[in-house]
Amino acid sequence: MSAFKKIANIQDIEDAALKKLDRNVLDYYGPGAQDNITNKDNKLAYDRYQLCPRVLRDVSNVDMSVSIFGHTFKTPVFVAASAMQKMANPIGEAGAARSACKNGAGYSLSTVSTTSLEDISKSVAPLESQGHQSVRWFQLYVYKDRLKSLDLIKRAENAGFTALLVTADTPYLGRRLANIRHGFMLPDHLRLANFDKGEGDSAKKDSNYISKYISDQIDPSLSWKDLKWLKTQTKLPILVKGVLTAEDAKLVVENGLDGIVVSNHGGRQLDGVSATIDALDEVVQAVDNKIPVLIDGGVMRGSDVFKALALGAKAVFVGRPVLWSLALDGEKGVDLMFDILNEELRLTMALSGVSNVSQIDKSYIKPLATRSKL
Ligand SMILES: Cc1cc2nc3c(=O)[nH]c(=O)nc-3n(C[C@H](O)[C@H](O)[C@H](O)COP(=O)(O)O)c2cc1C
Ligand SMILES: CC(C)CC(=O)C(=O)O
Repeated sequence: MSAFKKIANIQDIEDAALKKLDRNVLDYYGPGAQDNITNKDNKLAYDRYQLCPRVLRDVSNVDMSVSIFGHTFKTPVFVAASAMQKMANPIGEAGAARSACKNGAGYSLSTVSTTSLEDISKSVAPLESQGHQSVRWFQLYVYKDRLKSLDLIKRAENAGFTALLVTADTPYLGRRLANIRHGFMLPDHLRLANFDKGEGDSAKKDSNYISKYISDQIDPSLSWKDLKWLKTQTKLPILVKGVLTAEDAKLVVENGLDGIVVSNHGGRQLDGVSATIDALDEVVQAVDNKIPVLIDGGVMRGSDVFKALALGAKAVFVGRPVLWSLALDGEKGVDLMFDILNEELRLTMALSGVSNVSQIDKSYIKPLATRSKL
């Protein structure tokens, strides 16, 4: 038997990446907070929904495109904002941004990226001049020093970013045990590229660099009034990232904000909260189509994307799969990730009897049936 193994799914990409990355990076990228319960459940929860396909419908053409804020994307699979991607591969965030652009997918960049937001725009410019469209959103951490956040917003606007994702679930960093046990350091040759040299240097003296950085810099007093104020400071739509309940979903709408990402931060913040797919329905019901609801957490397969769309998400972000893909093969690795997820979604749609995303609704899924007794 041949030992040759072709990468066939996102789990294969993850397995390959885990063999390549060192412990400092794996400890940071991989686990959730505390006992990793929510991070694991984000994935497992998708298996608690079954598909309910319809047959004998014309599925000779399947259109996966979705529209959000007036942009049409070719796929509902988007790149999540995750920090410090040059630890996965020297191309870092630019590899994922370029791949998203080629695939007509949404892209989001973290505040704490290792590539500056201006360099991200430069990296996709050659693709844009070939006719590809890049839709870039900026994930904003709100700093105690508000001028620092306002400066980031202005720069994001100038660099062609078209929405802000304000992360609401990180007033403090979750307890990430592997990083506490072994310490974590941003390697010396890398830096937080959206800031002047030296950003985070004082935190670097602490063995738990990120936790110290967040407690030094990020404002734990952030509340709805600050988001209302932020809304007056920019023309860009603001999505609130990290909503898990109907109550907060309603507050997003009442405070005039523009969208929601149902997220538990990949299980990295409060361990023990529900899987995001289990929180999606109540959030979608609460906003009653007034603003778009997106989701992230645990998406590994095209069928997971399909289930999220069936429960009302407009699009789905993938976080760790992008990091593993970058580690595997840089930009080409992320291309492979998109090929796999898009093909799996296309096939799930076709085999479920739907030919475009607007047809996907709750009738195509049901909670896992309990096995009937024989
Ligand atoms: C290594 C890593 C770094 C992250 N950094 C950020 C960040 O800077 N800002 C943010 O809002 N979310 C961040 N996230 C959370 C992601 O945006 C996203 O919510 C999460 O990864 C989705 O779960 P998944 O990894 O299971 O797809 C990070 C996630 C990971 C894994
Ligand atoms: C710098 C960190 C707060 C980035 C982040 O959001 C994370 O590690 O989950």
